[in-house]
Amino acid sequence: MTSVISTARRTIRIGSRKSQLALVQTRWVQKELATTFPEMNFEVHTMSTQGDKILDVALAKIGDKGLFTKELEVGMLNREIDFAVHSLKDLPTTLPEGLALAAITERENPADALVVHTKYKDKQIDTLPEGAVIGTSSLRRLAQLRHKFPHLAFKDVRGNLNTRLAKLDAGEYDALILAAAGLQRLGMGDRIHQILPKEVSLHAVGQGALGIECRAGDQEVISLLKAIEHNTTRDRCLAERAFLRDLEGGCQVPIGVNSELDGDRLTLTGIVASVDGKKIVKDIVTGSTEDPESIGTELAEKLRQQGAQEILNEIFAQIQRGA
Ligand SMILES: NCc1[nH]cc(CCC(=O)O)c1CC(=O)O
Repeated sequence: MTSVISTARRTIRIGSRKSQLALVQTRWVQKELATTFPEMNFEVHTMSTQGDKILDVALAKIGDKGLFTKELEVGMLNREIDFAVHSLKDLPTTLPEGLALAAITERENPADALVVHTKYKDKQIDTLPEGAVIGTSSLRRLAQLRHKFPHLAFKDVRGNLNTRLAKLDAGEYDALILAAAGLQRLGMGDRIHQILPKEVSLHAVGQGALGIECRAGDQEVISLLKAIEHNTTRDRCLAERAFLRDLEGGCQVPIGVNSELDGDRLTLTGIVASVDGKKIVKDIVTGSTEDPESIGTELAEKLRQQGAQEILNEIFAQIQRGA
């Protein structure tokens, strides 16, 4: 038997969105893999997604699952790229046939952050004055903040992080609510004025973590990606995603979570809120990390018994009416 020893390094193609945050995240994954597997080549290929093209429409009104992922998924199925790096919270909980969530990497702080205009530098979320204009494009943040602080005013904000911060600094808003993780990854952690406590805002499912998706049968790529997975982040995020999947919510519905690990015990808190912040159901389930998804499913069931489905159905009906 002769064996062929190839000296050519296999090249793995990584797909990424073009946004600054997406590229920072993808380069981080590329570097982790290149360090772990120095004999291999990892190349980044960028693609625009639908979500990158329609920047002027309120995201909540589009409500389309897969807005930031679809083009990358087509690229994987066509073999133009081998895997894609996503902000996990933008990755739908059900993936297309033939694709799999191969790995979840270590999470940044998953919480929401308050960023304020300099004139409110001595204020916190609970001391901002009546009528202060808060910029957010997320129904989840809107619903929870309206519930706690009905005296504040809320206004949609879109565009990339720099655009949003420029609008804040120009006085169009008094404060913004943004993911702490996005600010940190882009080196703008100093703009975080307050990390919102979980009593004020439960974060989005998967917030702060990266999800890496690849072809379901590609064992070689899957084993590379497993090497950079972060197990406790994965356990928490699988519980969170099972909760969201069970309630059939995308990233554009007012569903929030918090997950905490104590040894092999995982505690998941979940909330479903109406957009006006008037109806809220919230509960907690603790279980073993041996089956994190069952914790999410159990929590979804508990919230459904308390009326979560009725709240969500009303929101889906509003979105369909174009409200
Ligand atoms: N949907 C937009 C989006 N997708 C990922 C992040 C930030 C990073 C993260 O949550 O992992 C953001 C911005 C935001 O919510 O402020």
